[in-house]
Amino acid sequence: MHDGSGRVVVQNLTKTFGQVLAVQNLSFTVEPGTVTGFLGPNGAGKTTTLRMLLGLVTPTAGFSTINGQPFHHLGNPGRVVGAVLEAQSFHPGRTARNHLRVYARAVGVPDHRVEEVLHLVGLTDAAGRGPGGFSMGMRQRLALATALLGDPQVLVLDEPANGLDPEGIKWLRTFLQRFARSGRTVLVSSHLLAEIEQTVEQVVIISRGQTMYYGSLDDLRKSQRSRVIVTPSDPAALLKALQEAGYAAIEQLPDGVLAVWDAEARQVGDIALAAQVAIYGLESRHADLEQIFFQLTSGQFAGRPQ
Ligand SMILES: Nc1ncnc2c1ncn2[C@@H]1O[C@H](COP(=O)(O)OP(=O)(O)OP(=O)(O)O)[C@@H](O)[C@H]1O
Repeated sequence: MHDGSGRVVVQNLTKTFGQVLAVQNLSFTVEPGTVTGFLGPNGAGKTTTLRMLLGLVTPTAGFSTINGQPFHHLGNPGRVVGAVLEAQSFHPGRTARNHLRVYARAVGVPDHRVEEVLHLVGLTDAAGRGPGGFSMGMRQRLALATALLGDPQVLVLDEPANGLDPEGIKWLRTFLQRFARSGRTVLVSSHLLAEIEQTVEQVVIISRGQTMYYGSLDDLRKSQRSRVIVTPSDPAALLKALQEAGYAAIEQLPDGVLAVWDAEARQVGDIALAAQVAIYGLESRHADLEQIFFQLTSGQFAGRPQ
């Protein structure tokens, strides 16, 4: 029996391929009702982790469960978890509809489910054609339709935004958010935070097979300190006024510029006005998420993500 929760648990998962330590003691939980991003640069170990979760690769150590059970104990896994991994291939001689019918039989769902999933992914009009002539986005939709056949509680997608145009990404975002809002679990991997930033609420960030951050995207944003860069007419006077107002972390930069940590531009402007110091420049700086992602994974990167 599985617990039906839709929860995905990864516990101390480790995988080595010969000398390569692909995944190292990775632990995280994916809760139902949210879209969770699984982020890391190329080669960080995302695909290996997902393949272990789906029973396609045997872990060297640790374990993972879906609905409280290892994948191989799920009975009819297609009814519990739908997955779209990279490089999907389709039989060249089959139409999209026939491809889905073959898989529907394997999962044990009736043919009318094929029409439902075609409708869900917006492929009804193209269902009589072979996927050979499909665009990348249409192939992604067909792969997603295949994963949805068993009406699974958990959806696992490896780099689903690859090859999608902006409209396709927007469609996928809405689809995944709606799917999660119905109480299901969505785990979606990407090597680009910007690509899934607007889709996910929770993130697991890995680098070199290890967890670097695991929690909500909002908390990650809030964990970053903000600062105000100000160019005053009289740096010494403004520095004194800011210190008297309780701002302790102030850096004196070249050319009389001050960097005031943990402050808002408006507060600094008001203090300058009260101290009768003119302001020639005032700018708030928050670390953007892409920078945070880069810092967390910079041990692995040779350069910035594109
Ligand atoms: N079958 C394999 N044999 C040997 N090494 C492997 C194998 N599969 C993965 N690796 C290695 O394990 C590491 C992690 O690879 P993995 O594909 O899991 O990373 P990833 O985060 O999914 O990367 P990408 O974003 O490029 O898909 C890499 O160093 C990779 O070369």
